[in-house]
Amino acid sequence: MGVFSELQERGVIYQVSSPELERALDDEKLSIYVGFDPTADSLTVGNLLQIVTMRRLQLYGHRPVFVAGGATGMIGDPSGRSSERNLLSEDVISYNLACVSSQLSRYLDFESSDSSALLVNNSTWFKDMGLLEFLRDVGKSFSVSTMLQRDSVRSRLGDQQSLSFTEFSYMLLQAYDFYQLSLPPYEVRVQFGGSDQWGNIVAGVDYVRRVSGKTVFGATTPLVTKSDGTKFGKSAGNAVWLDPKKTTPYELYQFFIRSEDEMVGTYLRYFTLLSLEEIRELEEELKTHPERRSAHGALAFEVTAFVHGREEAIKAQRASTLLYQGRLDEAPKDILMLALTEAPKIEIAKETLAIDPVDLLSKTPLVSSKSEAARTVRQGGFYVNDRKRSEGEAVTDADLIHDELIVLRRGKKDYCLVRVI
Ligand SMILES: N[C@@H](Cc1ccc(O)cc1)C(=O)O
Repeated sequence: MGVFSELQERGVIYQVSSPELERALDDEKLSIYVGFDPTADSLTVGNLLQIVTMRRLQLYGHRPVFVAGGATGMIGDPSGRSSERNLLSEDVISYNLACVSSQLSRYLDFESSDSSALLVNNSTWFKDMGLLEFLRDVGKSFSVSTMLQRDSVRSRLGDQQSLSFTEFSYMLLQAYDFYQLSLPPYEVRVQFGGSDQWGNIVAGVDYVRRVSGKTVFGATTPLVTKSDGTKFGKSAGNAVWLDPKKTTPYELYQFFIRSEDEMVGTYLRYFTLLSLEEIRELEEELKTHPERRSAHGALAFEVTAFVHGREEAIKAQRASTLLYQGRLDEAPKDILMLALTEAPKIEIAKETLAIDPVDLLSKTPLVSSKSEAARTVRQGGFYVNDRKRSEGEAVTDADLIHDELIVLRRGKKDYCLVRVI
């Protein structure tokens, strides 16, 4: 199967600038670019589809070029945004740029000779360009009436939302990037982006044709959503980051393992390098043995391994499996701590032991009163180190695991970690 058909079967192609793109991708080895603006100090799972798609193209022998938007980040892309952005300070942008660039350089192969990835900052060509030169050489090729028809502009003007001249100009910068990248030494022929980038990408395709007569291509990927069409990539209202200091590998793993059943196949096709055949088998198993959660496990594992490496993925998988099976008492300490990342933690003094189960439970945020604690224990919903603990059976030194920890659980999955000091 050619790479284009594979991308189509995976559902990764939303729009293309020309049907010729298929032949070009199948018959030639091309340089292909995607750009990221340094709007934050880390990329998010929202950027993952672009990154994995680049990796896929690289595996077929194409050369990925990542553009870090040192210049475009100073302006702010209005695409897909309903209101004007606040400008970021230059210090923040250069800090973010360093973070994002170092992240990007981890996901692809930058070493193999032919299809080695490349990372370019678009300040390279903008930093010495003067305003008059820009307006004369670039601006002259753009028709305001065409620009006004782009979705990114129309939606803003239609909503009576303001759109500054600064953001209105963004499209020209991205189009000019495509032109610069089409020249040696890059010789880029294709730009990928999310569906909100369509206007900017087409502006670039048109601009390159106008200035140099060359045909370059653009393609967009669909918006990734949840099954109800709402935004994907938030966990408890927070962004899911690719930086392990902001979202740990375990949290990333948990985010994906909690994917909705209806979406798991789609996410496997989008975000993993598993073959379509393997994915079909996982989808089949999801139907026949949903309780095994194999498809979810594979998705979480593959994404975590892609972003953070296999070792982290294996640890996250072990922790998650032990948590799911209610067997944390058997886990090594680092895995136990990982599995309880999201659980509340309390400390009690060693002298408190032995302690009555109801007294211990009522010290935790798992219950809000002593009577609730008593009821929970009486009804058999209280577990110490994943074993049921009944009324009157005191918690003692003998319950310590790893010398200082006790794992409490209420019901099926509400944990609290106790450190005995
Ligand atoms: N405009 C893109 C980022 C980008 C920047 C420069 C480019 O040349 C291409 C893409 C975004 O906001 O996601």
